[in-house]
Amino acid sequence: MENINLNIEKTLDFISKEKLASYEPKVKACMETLEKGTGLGNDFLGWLHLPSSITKEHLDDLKATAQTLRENCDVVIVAGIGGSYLGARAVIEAMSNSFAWLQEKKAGQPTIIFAGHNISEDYLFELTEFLKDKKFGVINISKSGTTTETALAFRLLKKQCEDQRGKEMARKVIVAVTDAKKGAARTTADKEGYKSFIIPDNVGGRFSVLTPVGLLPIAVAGIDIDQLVAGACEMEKVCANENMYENPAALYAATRNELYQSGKKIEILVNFQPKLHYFMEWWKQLYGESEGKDLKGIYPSSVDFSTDLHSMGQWIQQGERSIFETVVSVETPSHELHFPSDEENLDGLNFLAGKRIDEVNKMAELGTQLAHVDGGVPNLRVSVPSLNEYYLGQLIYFFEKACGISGYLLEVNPFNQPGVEAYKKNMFALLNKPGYEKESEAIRARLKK
Ligand SMILES: O=P(O)(O)OC[C@H]1O[C@](O)(CO)[C@@H](O)[C@@H]1O
Repeated sequence: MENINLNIEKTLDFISKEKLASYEPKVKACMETLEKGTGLGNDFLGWLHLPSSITKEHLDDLKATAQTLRENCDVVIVAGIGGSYLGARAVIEAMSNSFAWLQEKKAGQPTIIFAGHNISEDYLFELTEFLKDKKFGVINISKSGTTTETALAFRLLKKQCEDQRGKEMARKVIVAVTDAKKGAARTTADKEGYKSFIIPDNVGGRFSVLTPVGLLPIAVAGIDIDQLVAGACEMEKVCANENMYENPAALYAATRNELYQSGKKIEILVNFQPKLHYFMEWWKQLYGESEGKDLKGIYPSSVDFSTDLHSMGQWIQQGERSIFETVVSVETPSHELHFPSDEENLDGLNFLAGKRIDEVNKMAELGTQLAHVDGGVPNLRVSVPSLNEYYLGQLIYFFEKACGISGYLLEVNPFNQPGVEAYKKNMFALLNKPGYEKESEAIRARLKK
């Protein structure tokens, strides 16, 4: 079977082949550092050989729990934020019918809704109202078990589930995915007797999609997690190759770092398939939290084309030349739709008659690539044979491995995120959280000035 493929040809007008080649020993060293666990953040390398270490028993346990939720719920709320929701959402949206939410419900196929990723009163009000007559369950996902956004949503949902469905049924349809020992989510799960899954200590949130964090919600959505893991396993092998030019993760890491050194400070991840929107959101957290530190790091951004060609296209074509693009291109769509011929041809579109819609999309893609490269935007292309679980698994592992290598090339710790604590500290101080008395005083004095 074919694999996903990286093409960097359209960056070579911007960076030299020689410069790129000089990365080969560095990339090799970074890969060795990852393998030996001798680099920064080496407590968090559990993702590196995760795909190949997933057992059939573990997958069966996840599938059995998913089945319980599917049988007993019309709606399942996945509560989590950041790495505790983006991976699941990325895969579920990529694999679901775009209009599933408008279609009549099939028994045993619950609607998946995400919560715990914002603090919007309107969002939570509207959600709790919607759930009032629904048989719903909750997957509460938090590695720390204390993240405010998620904990707040979970308290509301737990109470509503118990009130509506009774304590006994709630115990059946609430599942926790959290740390083995620490945190409030673990305490609650143990006390209430919820089925729970463990997030390994050595897997950080943004690298956790192939743990129960992602696999359980994905299985509840009826998506094949065996294939997802199989795809990731295949990439684990491919991305172990020491030859940089035969290892897409190594080549991607080297190319983007050289582009960064040459002044391209922003990477735009591009799709031409709206179903990949949340995949890009997952990628942004992966790279943003991993590399944006020590006053360094490529700023990861994303666009959905051709939609955003009509909004951001102008900036990309002619704005500041500090950007490069990485296009995730799906070669073959899952469905076929031909453009009809029209006798009157009032819209002048008969030149497209008989063509597949995807042919038009592909020409938009090619036309955009040429225009943007002409406009000074280097272009990388990751082609994906088709949008299925297997290739999504490949994409996930490819981007994770490249991120580890890339972070080490940049000489940062790609596995911590100390910066995200700053807003939390202020928020807790402003909300008078016990333990933050000093900070509360200081922040109030600052606001009075
Ligand atoms: O799973 P948790 O501990 O709730 O954390 C959710 C997210 O919050 C962060 O810790 C940032 O605060 C992310 O790194 C993480 O993915």
